[in-house]
Amino acid sequence: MTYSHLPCRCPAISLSECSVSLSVGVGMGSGASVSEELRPERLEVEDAQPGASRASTPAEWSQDALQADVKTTKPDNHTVDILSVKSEESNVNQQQTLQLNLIPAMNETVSEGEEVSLDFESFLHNNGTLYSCFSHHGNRVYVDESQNLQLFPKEWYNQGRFITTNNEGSSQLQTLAISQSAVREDDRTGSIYIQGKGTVMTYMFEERVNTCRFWDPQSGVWLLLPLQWEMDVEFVKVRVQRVMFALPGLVDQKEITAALRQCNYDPEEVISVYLTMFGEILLQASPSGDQSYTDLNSFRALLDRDRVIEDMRHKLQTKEKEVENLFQRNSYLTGEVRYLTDVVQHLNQKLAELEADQQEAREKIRTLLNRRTPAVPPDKTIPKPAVDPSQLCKVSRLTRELNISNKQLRSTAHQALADIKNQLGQFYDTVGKLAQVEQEATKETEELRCLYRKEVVERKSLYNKLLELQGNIRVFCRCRKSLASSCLEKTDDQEVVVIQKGNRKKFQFDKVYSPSSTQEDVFTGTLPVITSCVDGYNVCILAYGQTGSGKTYTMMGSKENPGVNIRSIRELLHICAGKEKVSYTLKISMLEIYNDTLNDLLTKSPSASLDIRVQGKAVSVPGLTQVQVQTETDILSVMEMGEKNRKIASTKMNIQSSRSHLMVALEVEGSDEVSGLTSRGTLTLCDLAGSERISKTEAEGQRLVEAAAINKSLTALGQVFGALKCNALHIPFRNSKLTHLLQPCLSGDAKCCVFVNVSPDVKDVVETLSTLQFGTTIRQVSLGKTTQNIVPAKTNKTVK
Ligand SMILES: Nc1ncnc2c1ncn2[C@@H]1O[C@H](COP(=O)(O)OP(=O)(O)OP(=O)(O)O)[C@@H](O)[C@H]1O
Repeated sequence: MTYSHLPCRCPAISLSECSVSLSVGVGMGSGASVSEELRPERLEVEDAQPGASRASTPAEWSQDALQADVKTTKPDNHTVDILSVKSEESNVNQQQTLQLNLIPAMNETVSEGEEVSLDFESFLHNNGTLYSCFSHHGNRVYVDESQNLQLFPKEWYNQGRFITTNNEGSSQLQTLAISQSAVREDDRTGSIYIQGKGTVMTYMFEERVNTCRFWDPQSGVWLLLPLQWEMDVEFVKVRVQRVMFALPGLVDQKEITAALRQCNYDPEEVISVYLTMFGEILLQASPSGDQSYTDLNSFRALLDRDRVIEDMRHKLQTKEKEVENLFQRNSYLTGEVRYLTDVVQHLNQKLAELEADQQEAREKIRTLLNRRTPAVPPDKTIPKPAVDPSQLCKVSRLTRELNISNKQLRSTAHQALADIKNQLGQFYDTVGKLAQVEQEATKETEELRCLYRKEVVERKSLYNKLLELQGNIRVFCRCRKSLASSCLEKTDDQEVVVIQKGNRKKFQFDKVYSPSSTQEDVFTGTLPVITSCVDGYNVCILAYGQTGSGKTYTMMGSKENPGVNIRSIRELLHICAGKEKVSYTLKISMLEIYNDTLNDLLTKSPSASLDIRVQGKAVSVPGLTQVQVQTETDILSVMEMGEKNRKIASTKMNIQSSRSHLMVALEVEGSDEVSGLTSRGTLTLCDLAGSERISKTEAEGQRLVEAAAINKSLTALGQVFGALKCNALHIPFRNSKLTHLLQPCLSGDAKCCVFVNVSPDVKDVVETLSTLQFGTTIRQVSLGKTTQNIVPAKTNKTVK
């Protein structure tokens, strides 16, 4: 016999409503089978049709379930104790400790092949503690802080509440997911023509909605506030602003207020309705038109920025070439000056030699003239000339020639000197100009560099804004491969349909990966988010789903075909290596959360237990081993070591790895040489424990405590997403170690990708529905504005 009910052990679904299913009573001695009347009313939800009388709202269902449980606390003669409770009333032992001897009793009464689920519920005590509980045979028990089972105290019913994460949003979605054919033709049906969609069917759904009323003291009643006034109510105003911010093309506040009324004051729903209805028309609208979208503008601005950056890069290159040419000319002219200085020196030397020659020649002439004999009166005897006249003539001619050549040399030297002086003047002018040009070019280059840096920063911020607009939480659905017949049908890239007993339920995600999608395809989807880790953002990737649905395959993969973990760290290493002006340090840590305790997977000597420390917004685990990685080989060996330690630990403790959460964190710290800023981003990769309900046949001691711990942490995760979805003031991160550690990744300071892994096997359809419902709830969550963790190099203050 298989117990199949829709709302199952998924944090997004009411857990308390599942409580009665544990009370699978098998007659003591009589062998009676499951008492059908104990099945909760909620079974109707599966096939609920609009207009059909539904038993109750989700909140009421949980109440129903609670009452049903309270009723079952009466002794029941037809059921066997799954737990033998030693309570005050038993008179056997005054202790309230529960002995876990489930298996023998169950094995006796459950025939082979039967699969009955053991379901947990979560109780949130007013003191803020979240307890995992379950009940059987009228006894509700809970798992206390030291992992022991205790009888659920009666007074607690007034001191807390059972968590039902199956909130209105998801019930609304369930209603909306009901196929068109399931809607009955009655006076509630109608039709309307919508531009771009044609004539569509309408149906008047009966739902609970919020209404804005004012207290009228005269009439003494709450009256509905007219639309015109309602717009001024702060609660509504904030939501109208939010819609206008997301859809700047919408300017009519009255229209938005009316739409908010229709959507139960949920701005996200208004945005998605407008986008669904008018998306294409708005996308085709002219830029001057009223309707424009921030993301479109962001895209356009991004393209413009790209163009500006390209122009600047081009200008920078031209200027750098000019500077290089000037440097070349400078060195050429310096060579010229050196050469001319040499020529001047040479000429000066020659001039000095010539002057010396001239002086010598003059001396010779003077000597010759002095030697001449004084004039004597004519005598009959002709005196013999003292100097040979021909020689004299020769000397005289030589002197003349020397004089001429001297003059010529002088004028040549003067000319050369004047030329050199002139050239030197020109050269000094040129050098002065060159220095000026160089100064200007350096200044311009620096300005261009500054502009370039600014543009790059702006481009990044625009890119991040774009990612923000697309949502800081992305939910991807991945269907595992299977040879068995499939209950899943991928209708398009963002939609998957679950077929259960002829009913078709649609679920939408940011991307749906079919069984044929490769590891590379899946990684590509997460890439834009992962890369922002390098810019100082906290990024988180989670894999959620039942055991065997492909979480580990998606996150870790195999050696030959690695998953998101290895691929993303490899990509980050690659990006960091490509940045010349920023030096990065990458450190990996790996831990396992088992039974709400943390185990370090990279240490050789495991310490007693690790604790979580909170400092401001930072959450850390003191004593957790961090290993620096520089190459892909480093990553592989660290991962291998972590996996090995996990196996050793699980063998020692006799657990399966799928019963614990695995968390790999990569801290990327970059210090920018140019700006002097330090950025610090963390990539958290989390392979969650299997989300399925524990099978009754496994319900023995350790397995039960394990299942309770997994239930508690996944419920806490569901609660966190639920609170984020409602923009609650308090987000209960501290309800489990898992959510406490994930706080920085889910608290508006981060970007998050969630993989919901599902099995297409028909036998897993209930778990598949639960997982997809969980994913749908997460998809409705939007984190706040992401913030870069950047600090100036010397101080440690975060710049936000
Ligand atoms: N997309 C896929 N393509 C091929 N094989 C897959 C795919 N997804 C999962 N598998 C295979 O299915 C099996 C179960 O997958 P996996 O161990 O990843 O599941 P899991 O959800 O991590 O389970 P657990 O919770 O036990 O860790 C593995 O043998 C894995 O190789």
